[in-house]
Amino acid sequence: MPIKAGRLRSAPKCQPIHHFLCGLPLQGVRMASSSCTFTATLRPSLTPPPALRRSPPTLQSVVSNPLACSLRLKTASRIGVNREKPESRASSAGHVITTEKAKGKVRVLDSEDYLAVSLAEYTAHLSDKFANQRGAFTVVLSGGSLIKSLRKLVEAPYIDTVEWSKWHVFWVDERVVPKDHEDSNYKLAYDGFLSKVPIPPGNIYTINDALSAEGAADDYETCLKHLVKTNIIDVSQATGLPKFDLMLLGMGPDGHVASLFPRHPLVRADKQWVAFIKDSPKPPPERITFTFPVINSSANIALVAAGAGKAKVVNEALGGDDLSSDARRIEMIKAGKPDVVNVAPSADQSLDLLPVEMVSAEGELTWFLDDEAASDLLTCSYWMFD
Ligand SMILES: O=C(O)[C@H](O)[C@@H](O)[C@H](O)[C@H](O)COP(=O)(O)O
Repeated sequence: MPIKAGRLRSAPKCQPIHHFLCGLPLQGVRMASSSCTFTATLRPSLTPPPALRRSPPTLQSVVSNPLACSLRLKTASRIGVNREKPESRASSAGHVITTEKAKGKVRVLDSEDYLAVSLAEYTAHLSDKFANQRGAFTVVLSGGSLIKSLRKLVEAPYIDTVEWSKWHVFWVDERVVPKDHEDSNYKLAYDGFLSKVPIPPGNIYTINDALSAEGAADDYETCLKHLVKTNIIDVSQATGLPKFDLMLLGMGPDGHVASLFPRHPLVRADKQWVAFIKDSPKPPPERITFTFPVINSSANIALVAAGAGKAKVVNEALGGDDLSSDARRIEMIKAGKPDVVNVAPSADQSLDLLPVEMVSAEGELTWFLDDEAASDLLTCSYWMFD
């Protein structure tokens, strides 16, 4: 059963704190005990890095009709991939492949550099849309290589044109370590992204690293409930759960997303918004993570995978190798419930599916793959023209 937004036990109170991160003084506000921590980012004088190109590329399909996924007809249709350097041309850097709804749209880019450009363009577009519509843009980050893939957002034109003041930043999962620890997803994001953009410090919602894993998960959930109540975070009409404007998900080579690992019981969690894990197969073992019902209530999800290490799992999730899981998916969609994809799969289903296969946005799911991550997909030719 979908879980509903609960009532806030007590409204969080904010207290100013000062602490140090990476040897740099940070000024921020820490919320009192049962609340999450709002941490300030430093504002180093921002010297916009030189633009990669004068006019950013627009991703375009190189074929007039979109490509459609065929589960049974495996026609050979390797798509020509343009290998020119990103700097030398402005468009046609990849392909848009449209699959059935649960799998979303797939953008295959010619290189990881193009992937970063396309992801920046997509994120900036959504930022404009939600900043205008709602006056806020709620963005959820992962750890891992995703942060590197956000690097074009800190360059022109986006550094100057994005309404950073409207951004509210969350983590889909976080390791339960101090914020200045090498394993901290906050530190990774701060060093690679947040320290370079002028997002208001109070809009960056980190975990309370003074708490246990249980406490930190509970605390983060309380924080989310407060922000839903105050309309910073939108609510899904279908599930009553927080509806983030954009969730940026990385994916492990084993098919995990957030800290939801294959065959781990947490993939079935549907009672809480934020859960804790103490036996993560990927170190460190103690983490907190959004659960699938929350992830799948998002307005937009970008699933980002780059590099040859992701090729096998990408093919497994999108290529149709595992026809049994595709068949289940289609059955779920045919059940005629538009929000069925937001319901946590049954125990049987969730143990068979890879976590990445369980991702499905209430709004739109878009995959961003570089040529290496998509290499098995393209060579295995599961795609055919409409
Ligand atoms: O805390 C974490 O471990 C991350 O949030 C995790 O879910 C990450 O997104 C994937 O492991 C992909 O990481 P890579 O892109 O580095 O493989």
